[in-house]
Amino acid sequence: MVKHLDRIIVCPGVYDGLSARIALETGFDGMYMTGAGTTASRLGAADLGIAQLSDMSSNAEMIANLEPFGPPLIADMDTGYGGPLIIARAVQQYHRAGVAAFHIEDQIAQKRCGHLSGKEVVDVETYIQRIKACVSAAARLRSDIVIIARTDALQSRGFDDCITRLKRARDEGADMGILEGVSTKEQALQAVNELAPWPLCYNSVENGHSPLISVGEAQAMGYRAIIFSFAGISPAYTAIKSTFDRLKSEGVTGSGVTPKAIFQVCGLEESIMVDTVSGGSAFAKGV
Ligand SMILES: C[C@](O)(C(=O)O)[C@H](CC(=O)O)C(=O)O
Repeated sequence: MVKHLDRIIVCPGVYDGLSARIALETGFDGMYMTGAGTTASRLGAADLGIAQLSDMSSNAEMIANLEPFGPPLIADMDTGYGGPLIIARAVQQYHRAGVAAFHIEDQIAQKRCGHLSGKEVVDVETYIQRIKACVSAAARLRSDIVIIARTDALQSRGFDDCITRLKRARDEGADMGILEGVSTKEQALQAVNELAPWPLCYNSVENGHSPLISVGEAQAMGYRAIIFSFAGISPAYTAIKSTFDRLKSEGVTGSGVTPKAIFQVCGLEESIMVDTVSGGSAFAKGV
C-alpha cells in the first residue's frame, strides 16, 4: 500500500465496528485501528498496556473484514505483547486477520499512551529484537504486511536517539517509521528529512503532545501516511456524553437518527442482497 501511492494515505482512527463502518461510508484510502480506542471500547480501560494480543487481533480482524476489498487497515501492535515468540505470533495473527500494516514500538511492557508523560523505553537492542522478530515472521509467512517501526524515545532520550533507533529499524527491514509525540512542526519536518527516502507516518493526536498538523501540511513535509488516532473516539465521547446528560436532566435524548439509518451504515442493504441472491425471501416484504 505504501509503495504504490504518491499522495499521503489518510487514516481516521477507528476502534469498533460502527466507527469503522462510518469510515467506510465516508471513504478513505485507509483506516487506523487505534489501540487506545480498542482498549477503551472493548475493555473500558485506559491506554496503559492492558489490551493484549487477543483483544487487539480479534478487533482488527472484525474491522479488516467488514468490506472484503475495502481500504487497507493499519493496526496498532503496541510493544508486540511479549518477546520474539509472541511478536511472531502477533504478526501471524494480524496477517491472517487481513491487516495491511501495523506499528510496533519501543516502550517497556508496562506502556502508556504515547501522548502521556513518564514514558520509558527499552534499550535499542531489545527494540531491534522486536523489529527483527516482525521482519522474520513476515518473511516466514510470505506476507507483505507493512511493518511500521515506532519510537517513543523522544521524551526520555531525545531526538537524535529517536533517529538512530529508526535508522536501525529501517536497516533491519522495517518498511516505515513513526516518531511518536514530536513536539514541534520543525521536529516533524526534520524527522522526514533525516530519514528520507524511508517513508514516515505522522500520528496526529488532537490535544496530545504534538502540534496539530493537517493532511496538507503533512503531505508537504513529505509524510507518506497520517493517522488521526482520536478522530473517532473523541467526538463519540462528546456526542454520547451530551446525549446522556440530556437524558439525565430532561428525560429525553433528541437524536434524529433512525435505527434503520444506523443499520444501513452497518451493511443492511448488503445483508438483504445476500439473502436475496441466495433465493431467500426473509426481506421480501421490506424492512
Ligand atoms: C496511536 C496510539 O497508539 C493509539 O492507540 O491510537 C496512541 C494514541 C493516544 O493514545 O493518544 C498513542 O499515540 O500512543
